[in-house]
Amino acid sequence: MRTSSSIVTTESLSIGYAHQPALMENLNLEVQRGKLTALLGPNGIGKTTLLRTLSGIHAPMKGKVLFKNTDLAQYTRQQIAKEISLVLTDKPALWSTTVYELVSFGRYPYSSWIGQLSPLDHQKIEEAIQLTHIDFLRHHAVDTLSDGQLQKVMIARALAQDGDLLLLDEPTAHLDLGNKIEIFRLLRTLALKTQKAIVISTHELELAIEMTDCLWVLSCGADTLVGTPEELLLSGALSQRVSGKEYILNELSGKFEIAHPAGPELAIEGNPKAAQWLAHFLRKNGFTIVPKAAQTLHITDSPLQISLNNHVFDCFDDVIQALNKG
Ligand SMILES: Nc1ncnc2c1ncn2[C@@H]1O[C@H](COP(=O)(O)OP(=O)(O)OP(=O)(O)O)[C@@H](O)[C@H]1O
Repeated sequence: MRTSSSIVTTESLSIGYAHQPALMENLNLEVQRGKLTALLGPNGIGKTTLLRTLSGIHAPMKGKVLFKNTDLAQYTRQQIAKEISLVLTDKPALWSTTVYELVSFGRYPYSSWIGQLSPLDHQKIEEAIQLTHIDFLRHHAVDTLSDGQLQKVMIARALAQDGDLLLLDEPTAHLDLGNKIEIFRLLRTLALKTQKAIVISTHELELAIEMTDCLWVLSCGADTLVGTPEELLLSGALSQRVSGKEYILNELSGKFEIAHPAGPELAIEGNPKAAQWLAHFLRKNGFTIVPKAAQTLHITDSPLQISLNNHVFDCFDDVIQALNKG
C-alpha cells in the first residue's frame, strides 16, 4: 500500500549478486517521510545489499525501486547524489581533514567543478552541524574523534547532502549503550524535524523497538515482517519471528529473555522486587520457578532474608548451596 508520505516503494524487488541465487525476493516495501525505519535480520541475510539497492548504487536483480514515484534506474548519478545519502560502515580514509571539511564533502553533488562551495553550501553544512550537535568539534581532525563522534559527523555529512532519503548501515555498531541511544534518538528527531525518511540497518532489536517508527524484519524463507514495533509485538508476530531455542522476545516488555532449561521446581513468595531477582538468580542456577511447588522460599528485601525449610539466609549464594545439598 502506498501512502501520501511515501518517498520510496519497492515493487516485487529481488536483491542479490550476479550468478548467485537472490538474497531476498518479492520485497514490497514502503519508506515514509518523517519516519525512522529499522532494518533487522541475521548476519548475511542481505541488509547492506538492500540499503545499497535502495540507494541506487546496486541494481535490483528483479523488480523496481521507485523513488518519488519514478524508477530509480531512470535517475542520473548526479540526481541520485542530490536525493539519497548512503552511510556505510567503512571509516573515511580522509584522516587529516577537519570535521567541517568532512561534512562539506556532503555538498560535492552541488559544488562547482573546482569544488568551490557557495554561500548556500556553507549554510547547509552549518545546519547539518547544528542539527547533529557537533559544533564543538568543527575544527577537530577526524582522526581524533571517538567512534560515537565520528558517527555523528557521518550523519552530518549525509544531512549536508540535503536529500530526502538517508540510508545508514549499522550506525551504532561498536558504540557503547549511551552512544547507541544517543544516535537512535538523534536519527528519530532528525526524521521528525526535517521530514526526511531515514532507514538504518541494525542488530539492536530492543533499541529499535524503543526508538524507531517502523521495523522491517528480514528472515530466510519467510515474508519480510513490516510494521510499527508496538503492533508487531501486540500481534505476537515479532516474538514468533525472532525468538529462538536459546532466547525469547518477551511480548509484554519487548526485551529478550534467555531460555533456561527446565530444572527442579521452586515457588517464591515475598517482596516482589526481591522475589523477581531471586527467581532470576535461581533460574540461572538451574531451577524452574513456578507459582506453586513442593518447596517455597520466602524473601524480604530490607534486611535481605530468604527463608527455606526453617533456615534463614542473608545471601543468594547460601540459598543455592542449601538447595544443592538437598
Ligand atoms: N559484492 C558482493 N558480491 C557477491 N556477494 C556479496 C557481495 N557483497 C556481499 N555479498 C554476499 O551477500 C550476502 C549478504 O551480505 P550483506 O552484507 O548484504 O548482509 P547483511 O545482512 O548486511 O550482513 P551483516 O549483518 O553481517 O552485516 C552475504 O552472503 C555476502 O557474502
